Amino acid sequence: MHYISTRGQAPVLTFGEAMMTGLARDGGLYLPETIPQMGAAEIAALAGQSYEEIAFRVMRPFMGDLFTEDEFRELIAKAYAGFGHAARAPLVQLAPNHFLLELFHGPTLAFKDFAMQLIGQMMQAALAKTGERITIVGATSGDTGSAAIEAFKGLSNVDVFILFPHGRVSEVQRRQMTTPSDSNVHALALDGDFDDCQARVKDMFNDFAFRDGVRLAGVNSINWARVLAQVVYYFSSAVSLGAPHRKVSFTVPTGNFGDIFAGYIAKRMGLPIDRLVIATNQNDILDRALRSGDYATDGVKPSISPSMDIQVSSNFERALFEAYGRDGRAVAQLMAELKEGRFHISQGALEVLRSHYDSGRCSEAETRATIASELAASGELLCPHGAVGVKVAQDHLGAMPMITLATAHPAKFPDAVEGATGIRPGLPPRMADLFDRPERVTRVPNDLAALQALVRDRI
Ligand SMILES: Cc1ncc(COP(=O)(O)O)c(C=O)c1O
Ligand SMILES: N[C@@H](CCOP(=O)(O)O)C(=O)O
Repeated sequence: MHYISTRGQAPVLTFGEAMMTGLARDGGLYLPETIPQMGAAEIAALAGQSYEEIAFRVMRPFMGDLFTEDEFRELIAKAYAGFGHAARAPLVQLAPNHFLLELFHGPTLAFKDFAMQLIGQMMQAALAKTGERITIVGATSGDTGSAAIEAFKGLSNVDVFILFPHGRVSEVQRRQMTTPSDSNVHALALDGDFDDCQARVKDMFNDFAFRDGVRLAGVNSINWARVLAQVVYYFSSAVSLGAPHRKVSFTVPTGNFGDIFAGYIAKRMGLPIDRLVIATNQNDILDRALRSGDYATDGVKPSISPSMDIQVSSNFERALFEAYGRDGRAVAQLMAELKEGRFHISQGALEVLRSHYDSGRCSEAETRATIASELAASGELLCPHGAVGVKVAQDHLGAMPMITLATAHPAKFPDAVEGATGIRPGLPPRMADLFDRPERVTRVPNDLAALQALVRDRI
């Protein structure tokens, strides 16, 4: 299995190399050269299997010979052992044709744990084979950072630096990143928004002297392994509703486009998915782009679903690569135009995108109203991101079962949930002292040279 860059100019890599490389050296994102297929019989055989077994069968064909089958099974088992629900990703019914996929039972209470716990295991195993030491630098709007810190804290051969936008994550998210006492964890509050954080991380990757000097690695969804691990729960949930004999649709609260792109990969592998619905908050650039063909940034607006406060949606590049017939030169041109704030999607590419994806937007008022109405209707207490998904899904319900992804636990956003319902969701007992633990954080400017100096100094 070979991996190629969306911009067509970077070395072709193996799975293991792509996982440890992060951003491609031409600035693009890695994707498998061909997408492995699962036939109807193989998909049907997933029914009744454990989440871990489904993960093994879905991911294995992408991985080449990085691990033996036994090694990979063991890594999967370790990755999901700490989840607080036996099903790992349970499905609950909201309405006759509407289901919620709860992805918040992992250690940091967000869907990021599904991929981060596993790549934490895989990267450690790969490093143990080579004896290397790496520096992870990640950008977060709140959830990737805490999941990465949880997965890599305390390791002697990894430093983990997380850039988050100062004042723009929830207090629970911030404390999850700033309270671990391990010396290899570095929480950095950047003066800027998430797009600035992500841009500085990509700048570090594009500075080869820095990148090679610190042995930079990425755990954002830049990293293909992150996306791959998220493909699994599309299979587990669809199969539990009757796939491959019954088609399903998914609605995905979307920001950086990694999660919904994992759904696209599941579909390309053969899972019978009808529609993939992009749900955005008031940062609705993806909804506008799909409707008009113009991808035009207009500044990040802080919202009550802060993890989706994103304008430069990293994995949309992977979707464009697919929509442009895997033409790396065309994608590189669009990404060059994006540096000026906008690009136009060709009619042909737009039609390909629309053949897979629908989209919708949820305002702040609608988010609050949905948290309240869903609690009254089904008893489910949604986080604001899940509420964005549920509202947009309700606008797209049809004859086909719809699965909405609940991407975070409501206790990560207690103010927003309490404001909508009067109920303040509590953290699980293992996190009960989160507000008593001392915080450790460095305020940093939105300045590449200063950030690079800090990283060099700390490792
Ligand atoms: C809770 C939550 N919901 C939704 C999203 C959006 O997911 P993606 O960036 O993969 O589109 C994020 C951030 O990634 C998130 O943390
Ligand atoms: N919403 C994310 C933003 C980063 O996304 P990623 O999937 O590329 O890591 C967050 O919570 O940090």
